[in-house]
Amino acid sequence: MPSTDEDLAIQATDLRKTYGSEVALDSLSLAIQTGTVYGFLGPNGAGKTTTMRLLTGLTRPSDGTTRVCGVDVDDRRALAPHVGYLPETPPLYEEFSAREQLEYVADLRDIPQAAAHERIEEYLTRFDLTEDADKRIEAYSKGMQQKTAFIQSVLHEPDVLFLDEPTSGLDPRAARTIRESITDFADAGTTVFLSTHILPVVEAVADEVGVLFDGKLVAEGTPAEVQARAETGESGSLEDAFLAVTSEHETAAAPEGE
Ligand SMILES: Nc1ncnc2c1ncn2[C@@H]1O[C@H](COP(=O)(O)OP(=O)(O)OP(=O)(O)O)[C@@H](O)[C@H]1O
Repeated sequence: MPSTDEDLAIQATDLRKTYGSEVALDSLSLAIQTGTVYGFLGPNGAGKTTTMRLLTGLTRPSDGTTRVCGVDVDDRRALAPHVGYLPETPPLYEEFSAREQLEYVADLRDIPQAAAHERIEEYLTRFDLTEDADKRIEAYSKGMQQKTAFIQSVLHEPDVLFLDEPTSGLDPRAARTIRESITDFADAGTTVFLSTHILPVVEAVADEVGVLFDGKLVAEGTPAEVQARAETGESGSLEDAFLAVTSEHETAAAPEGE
């Protein structure tokens, strides 16, 4: 059956964001089906965080529109229950323990107490945090903070989950738990928009990939399609494709004589 707009979890049309004369994002359009894990790749400064902030309504675009689960992202109140966001620098109260932080967020999200308690304990166990759950977050390692932040972004069971470098600072075991969680969420119908530099993470979990370069989407498709598009002529990993696609554009963007 052909897909319709109603099947789209994320629909962005001609998004543009400028900061003064700097164009951070130019004519970005996305149509991401419900249940997709979308890997969003791009070198430093390409505009990935800007895109995530636009798609979650945290930053207003200079131009263009975004709907998430059919809701205009300008309507923050209507959007909130649908969306979970793990930003690059997650908001945590350092004087709280992980358990207090998660109870606080559950309360803000109006999750009934019994359900919140059950989910919090389940996630603390899954992420190996139970033993440290009553210590203050300021005493946590970066990885422990990242795990706490990940849990707080999914506690209300969002329909669409935005993850900015979710495995950054994590040891291999914790990174694997995050990867497995992403796959579990997608299997349950959650749409995951995953921005990362770590290509093996994308290769492991993404159904679709978008490559952003200098504020523009320069390649999009399944990981295999993006690899083929790069025409590296090698058996090519996604990393080869990423490097080929972005360097193609780097060459095109460079002034003559360089
Ligand atoms: N608040 C801001 N004010 C001015 N310029 C900004 C602002 N936020 C982002 N930019 C600029 O927009 C461009 C895109 O930045 P963005 O943080 O979205 O990139 P990114 O792909 O997330 O990078 P990284 O992988 O390094 O985190 C950069 O040139 C950046 O300097």
